[in-house]
Formats: sequence, structure tokens, C-alpha cells
Amino acid sequence: GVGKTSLLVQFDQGKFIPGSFSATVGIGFTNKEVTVDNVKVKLQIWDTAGQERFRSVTHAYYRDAHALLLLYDITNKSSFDNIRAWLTEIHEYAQTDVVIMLLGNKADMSSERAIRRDEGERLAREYSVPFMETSAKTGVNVELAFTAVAKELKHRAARHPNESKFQIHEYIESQKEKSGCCSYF
Ligand SMILES: Nc1nc2c(ncn2[C@@H]2O[C@H](COP(=O)(O)OP(=O)(O)OP(=O)(O)O)[C@@H](O)[C@H]2O)c(=O)[nH]1
Repeated sequence: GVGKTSLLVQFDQGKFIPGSFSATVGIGFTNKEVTVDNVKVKLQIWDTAGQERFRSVTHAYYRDAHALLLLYDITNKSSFDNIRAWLTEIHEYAQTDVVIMLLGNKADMSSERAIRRDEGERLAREYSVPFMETSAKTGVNVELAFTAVAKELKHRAARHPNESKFQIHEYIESQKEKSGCCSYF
């Protein structure tokens, strides 16, 4: 319930459909084409079930994934506390060079926030993964999360030995919106 399906629908269709999804069973698929540095990149996105009882199904998909977006809900402490366990699973089942991104979703729900942004940042630093807060509801940073991954994968695939490396951390820091910091009503 951290918002994985909602995030994907926001990215794919540019809209938020509140409370309308039943829990994902097993795996859902979405194909989406994005343009990165004038090149079209096809993303096949697997939306995994979050619930424990589907774990054996989702494990099978880790091995083939080039990137993993790992979400917690900023209003739900246990979803944040579970991130370490998810990272352990990823290291066990996924490819060693998989691109990982940590996302603190539901950033629009600031009045019910249970995890501060700097706690997310600290955890991400500990594991050397990029981090941002997102909202499937307002769309903040949703496009960026997927395009940053697409950029990283494209650069990895195309890179010649002497070419400088794409810096996903720096790209995200320069592009991300700090939700809630700058709006006044
Ligand atoms: N306010 C707010 N609500 C959200 C956001 N993202 C998801 N929700 C709500 O949170 C609930 C769960 O969202 P889902 O997208 O079904 O979550 P999920 O992670 O796919 O759930 P599972 O498939 O069961 O693992 C729904 O009621 C959504 O409307 C968000 O960014 N902001």
C-alpha cells in the first residue's frame, strides 16, 4: 500500500486515481517509451505485489531486472523500516549491477508525515543509492524517477571506455523538486 501501482499509473497516464486499485497480485506490466537525450528508450516496468504472501512470485523477477525502484510511504514508519530487509533481498536475488533508487512516496501527505526527508536521505547515503520524495497524487518527481533510471541504463549500455560516466546522483539533485518546501497559500 505504499503507492507502487499509483506511481506507475501517474507515470504512464499522468493521472491519480484515488483508492481505486485492489492490491497487486503477483506482477503487473506496463510498457512505456521515454526519450532520453534524443534517443527512444523502451521501459518494461514490472509492478510487483507488496504483500508478503506473493514474495515467491516477485523474487523470480529480480534476477532479470535492470533497475529497481524501491518505495516506502512517508506516512508509514514500518514501510520505511522494511527498506533494509528489501535491500538485503535485492542483494540476494538481483543482478549485482542493478540500478537501485529509493523513493519516499505520498510526499503530499505532509501533515501525516512519519519519516523526515533527511531520514530517507541518510538511509539512501548508507546504501549509496539515489533518493527522492515522490507523490503519485500530485505527480511530483514521478517522471524524474523513471527518466533518471532510463538515462542511467542508456548510458551504461552505450558507454565507450573513455567516455565520462553519467552521474545519476548529481542529475537527480539538479532536477528534483523538494515537495512542500516552496509553496505558499
Ligand atoms: N495521498 C496519496 N495517496 C496515495 C499516493 N500513492 C498511493 N496513494 C494511495 O495509497 C493507497 C495504496 O496505493 P496503491 O497504488 O494501491 O499501492 P501499492 O503499493 O501498489 O499496493 P500493493 O499492490 O498492495 O502492494 C491507495 O489508496 C492510493 O490511492 C500518494 O502519492 N499520495
